[in-house]
Amino acid sequence: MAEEKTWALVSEVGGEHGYLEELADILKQHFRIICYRELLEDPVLHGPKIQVLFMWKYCPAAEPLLLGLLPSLKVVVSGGVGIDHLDVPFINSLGAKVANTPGVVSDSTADLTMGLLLASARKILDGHQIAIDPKTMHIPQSLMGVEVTGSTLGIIGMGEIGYKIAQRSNGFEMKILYHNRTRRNVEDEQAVRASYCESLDDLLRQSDFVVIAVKLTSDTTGLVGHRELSLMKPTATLVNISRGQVVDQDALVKALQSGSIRAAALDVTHPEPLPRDHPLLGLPNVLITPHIGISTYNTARRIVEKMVENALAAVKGLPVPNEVKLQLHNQC
Ligand SMILES: O=C(O)[C@H](O)CO
Repeated sequence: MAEEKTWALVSEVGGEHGYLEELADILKQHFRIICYRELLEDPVLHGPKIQVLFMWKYCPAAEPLLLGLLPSLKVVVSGGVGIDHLDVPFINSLGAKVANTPGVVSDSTADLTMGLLLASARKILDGHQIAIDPKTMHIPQSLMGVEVTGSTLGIIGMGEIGYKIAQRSNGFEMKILYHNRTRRNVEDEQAVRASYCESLDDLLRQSDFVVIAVKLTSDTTGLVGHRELSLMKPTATLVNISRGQVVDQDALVKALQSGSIRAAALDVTHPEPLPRDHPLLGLPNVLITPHIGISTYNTARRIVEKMVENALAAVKGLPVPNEVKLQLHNQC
């Protein structure tokens, strides 16, 4: 008789808000997948069979859910790099490991960062609106943008994603400054022509574009607030691809309204999505995307493959390649 596959609970598979069916098939090759709805049909019978919980960031691993997966739960594997939605010490205290999928998300997130930066600098979305409006006869003054080529880019958080942003910015001949808890080695810096700014304030004062690429931790929550925004040039643009909580949004609204900075391009907000009446949604100098940094087919596939790799290792009692132990680094 064929051995029964390991049971895994998936935060969402398929459906309107779920993961793509073809990716679910990768999981199903290795696991007996059940989703929340099925679990809830008989939590007492199903819960204790589950060894793996596959998560995506929108689905917090609530305490009662996790407790219902005992005693079998071996690992919680989160797709993506951010693990701010997970209580790692609590999960560890249940005897389960936590893993994420860093590395595979960096290219698509860095690509989107450049997209946001360029779209905001060159008012691409405003241009699109005008181009498709039959009443428009000419290019208005309001479509004048700021030059990206040769400008100064300040990257806050020079982890893998920050570094890939720097690589891409070389193509735009940008002067690159970065601020990080630990300085990169000289070879890394030279390879992307990036200069270390020990002082975040100096980076903010000098940059035409400030990109936030830090992880959300207690140290980075509210990292960019009123004081930091007031140090930026009035012609500068803030780009955030990390987490909404890194920026004080009320201070950001004020800075954008008063013109103390030129614009903001945000792939992340707090909360997500913003309430429909949130002032950020009504500002002409804000571009918002709904947290799509990792949303490409290639990246999604690679994430799921990494999730499987981590889960199989945990189930077999082998070292888990991307086990999250403690958040030692801030950058993403
Ligand atoms: O953390 C990540 O990888 C992305 O932001 C998706 O959550």
